[in-house]
Amino acid sequence: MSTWLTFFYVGKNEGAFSEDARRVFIVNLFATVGVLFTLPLGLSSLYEGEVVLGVVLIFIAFLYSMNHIYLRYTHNHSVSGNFVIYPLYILMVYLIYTGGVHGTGHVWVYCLPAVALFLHGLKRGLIELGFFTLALVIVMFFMDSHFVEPDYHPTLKSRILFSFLVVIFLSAIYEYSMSRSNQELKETTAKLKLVANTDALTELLNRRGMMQRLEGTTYTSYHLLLADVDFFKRINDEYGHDVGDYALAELGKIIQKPLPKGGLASRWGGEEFLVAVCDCTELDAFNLAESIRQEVEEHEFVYLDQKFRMTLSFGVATMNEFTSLRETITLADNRLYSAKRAGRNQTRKG
Ligand SMILES: Nc1nc2c(ncn2[C@@H]2O[C@H](COP(=O)(O)OP(=O)(O)OP(=O)(O)O)[C@@H](O)[C@H]2O)c(=O)[nH]1
Repeated sequence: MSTWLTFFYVGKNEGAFSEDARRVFIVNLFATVGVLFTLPLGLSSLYEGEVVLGVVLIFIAFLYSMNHIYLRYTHNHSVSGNFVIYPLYILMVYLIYTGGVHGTGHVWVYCLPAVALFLHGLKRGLIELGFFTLALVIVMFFMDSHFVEPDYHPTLKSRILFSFLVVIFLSAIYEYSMSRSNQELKETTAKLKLVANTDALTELLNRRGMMQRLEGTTYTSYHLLLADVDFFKRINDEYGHDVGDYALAELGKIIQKPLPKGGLASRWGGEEFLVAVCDCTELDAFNLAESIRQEVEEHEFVYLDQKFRMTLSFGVATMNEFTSLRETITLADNRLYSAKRAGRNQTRKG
């Protein structure tokens, strides 16, 4: 990442495409642009003898610089956003009232809607802009602001007000369409993640989903139950592939049903299922495998006019601080195949 990007992400670049990182980036960008404008304008105001305006602008530049430091240490973009927008509202009212440098203060007011709507969203942003517009009307029409000076044409005030309202309207439409498309993007991403991690036939986690969950778990100890359907090829050969598919989907439901809280079930491969349970002893895990095995053994599978039975073999292994995930899977696999060799329809543990 280039240096200037790192500066705006304030080190929060690990998830550069996350909403948080994007907000940190933009708040920091607003603050930096703020410094780049207020500091030179403040210095030039001081130079031209506009002491109060100069001090105000330099103070805001200082505030925005501090904001960058605050953001760098906390990454709290919402508090930081307030530090950007509220001084900006006050500065704008001040500029409208005093006229700023040579009476040009009002030209800066048009940057407010975009910043307010981005930082505080459509609803809160519009409410705040409503209050600001009210302040604008009071300052321009009911106070002795610089607009009383004869240099201004009387229509200027109403033109400023209407053009400001138009900018609010256009910025609100833009913000609305942006937030809609962001929302849709988030929903689509969530759906895609779900599809990528789910087995379409059984609706259990697929291998990738299971690995992600196991690798991301905070538990240091859990038990793996690896199950394989006995002689599944015969089901396909005898009743056809559709019946085989139905049987796998049914098995998924039977396996999922008795899982304790926090338990995970996945379709690990063709006719293999991997279950993970935690917060229990190895004996509990063994008993769970046995109860699923018996449930399957007693279950009659019915598909149209076909009726048949199936059995499962299980290998159970425990993952703890001495074994890695991969080693535990291999261990469960070895035990599963020793259950197969011993005659199938049984559970093996260590
Ligand atoms: N219908 C269906 N069959 C599948 C699916 N995935 C794998 N299979 C079948 O599962 C069968 C697995 O056969 P094998 O590995 O020989 O094992 P088995 O017949 O179950 O015998 P053992 O495991 O030794 O007890 C193969 O016939 C695969 O075609 C699937 O998604 N649907």
